[in-house]
Amino acid sequence: MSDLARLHDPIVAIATAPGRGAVGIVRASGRDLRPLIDALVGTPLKPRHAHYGPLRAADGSAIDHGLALHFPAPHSYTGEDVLELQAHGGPVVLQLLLARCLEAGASLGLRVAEPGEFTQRAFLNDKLDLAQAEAVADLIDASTEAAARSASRSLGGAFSHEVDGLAERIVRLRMLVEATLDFPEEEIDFLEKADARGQLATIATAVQRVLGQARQGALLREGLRVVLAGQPNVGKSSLLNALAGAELAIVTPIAGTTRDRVSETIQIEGVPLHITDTAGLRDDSAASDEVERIGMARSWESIEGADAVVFLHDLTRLDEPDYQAADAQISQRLQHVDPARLLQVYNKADRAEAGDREGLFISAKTGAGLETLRRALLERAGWQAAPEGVFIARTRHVQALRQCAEHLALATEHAAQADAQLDLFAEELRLAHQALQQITGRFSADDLLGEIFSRFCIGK
Ligand SMILES: Nc1nc2c(c(=O)[nH]1)N(C=O)[C@@H](CNc1ccc(C(=O)N[C@@H](CCC(=O)O)C(=O)O)cc1)CN2
Ligand SMILES: Nc1nc2c(ncn2[C@@H]2O[C@H](COP(=O)(O)OP(=O)(O)OP(=O)(O)O)[C@@H](O)[C@H]2O)c(=O)[nH]1
Ligand SMILES: [Mg+2]
Repeated sequence: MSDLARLHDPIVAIATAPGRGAVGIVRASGRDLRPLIDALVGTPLKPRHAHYGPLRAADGSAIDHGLALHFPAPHSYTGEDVLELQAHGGPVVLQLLLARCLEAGASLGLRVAEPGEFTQRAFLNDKLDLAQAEAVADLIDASTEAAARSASRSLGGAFSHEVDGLAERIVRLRMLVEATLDFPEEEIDFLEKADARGQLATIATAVQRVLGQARQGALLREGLRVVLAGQPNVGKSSLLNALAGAELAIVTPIAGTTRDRVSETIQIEGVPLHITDTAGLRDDSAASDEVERIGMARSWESIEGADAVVFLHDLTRLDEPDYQAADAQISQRLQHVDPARLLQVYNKADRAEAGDREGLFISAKTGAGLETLRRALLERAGWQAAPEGVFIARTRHVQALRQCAEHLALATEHAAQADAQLDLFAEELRLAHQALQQITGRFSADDLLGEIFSRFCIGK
């Protein structure tokens, strides 16, 4: 999509999920799609009204009977002319329609759309801002109801509205500051007169509030990677199964049952938790074979990439010296894991007493303590909000808000100095403003845009 000319080609794609569906849509967008309508439908279409009839092949025969919809520019999803052919959803029918469109649109330069290209056009034609365009993809990819609802909220502009509100307040302050810069003799009391410091503090507080919301939104979108780790036979696979409510991993009394990672995504309060059960850890020299060694290496790899690590212990074996030594060894290797990411969990509490130990006590067998574990995992992830009112966000947005907050903090520092330099103050405000604009795409590098849209599914 780097080629600018390609931005103006008409495009077409199958807009529904591949495979069999009752109904499927082929959608085209371009400056003027009348030749396409003539060729496939044969009669002019009343704008935004469904028209039922044959969708024709080149020889005039019907490929299918379906609905045709014309959204004349600019009142369409992309802001260009849009034609939708709603046909029966079989993959062959839809491929035939797509091929027919390409044939009929050849003189227009019609080509197959790249992933995200329809939504990219909606962005370029100011139908959506960047955060809303991202929410389109997040809505389609949402894995929980809470994620879908919050993506819908972002698509509706809830997040953009917050960001625009912050930007507007910064702009007003910037205008004041920059006007004063032209009159050096007034600089000194500007900060007092306009209560610039007070305004700045209010804005900084508001940025923190939106940052908190965006963090929750990013958590909803990205979920939390949780790894179950520990010695063989402590009940890791049993715990995965208990959390997932399904027999996903093999459980046996034999130590070393799990040889490779098994992952499953579950949800707690709508937050996706990507849980990985791993091969039991023991001394490399104790490994029975190459398979076990590779399995353990993968366990460690998962631990490195995890947001939270459940270090699982067997409550019935805590007094055994061999067991203690092996646990101590694992603890040693887990030392570089941020303690905030580590949960000490004792399993098989149905068969032994907790004593005065600290940690979480559970039974994968009876389900005791699992609710507390679920809540502990959410807490570890920093989940606070009830999903109502949360809008979806991405790590990218969280980072931009952090940048904004940092520049506001620097501006505050400048303003606090006795001989405050207004130009430095102004510069930090400009950078804070720019960070916010990255979220809505009013100030974004082309490569960032390309990166965002290329991750869409085809036809979006
Ligand atoms: N059949 C179909 N269903 C769909 C879509 C689609 O493209 N086709 N959408 C695709 O994602 C979503 C709906 N999004 C849409 C967004 C704007 C417009 C549109 O025509 N906008 C005009 C008019 C607005 C109005 O009348 O208020 C405009 O913005 O000017 C259409 C669909 C979900 N459902
Ligand atoms: N009593 C009791 N037994 C349990 C509990 N959890 C697991 N077990 C038993 O402990 C044994 C080992 O369980 P697994 O889930 O296979 O243990 P693992 O940690 O996955 O073991 P590896 O895959 O070998 O590393 C099985 O016999 C389970 O039935 C529990 O909470 N209580
Ligand atoms: Mg196992």
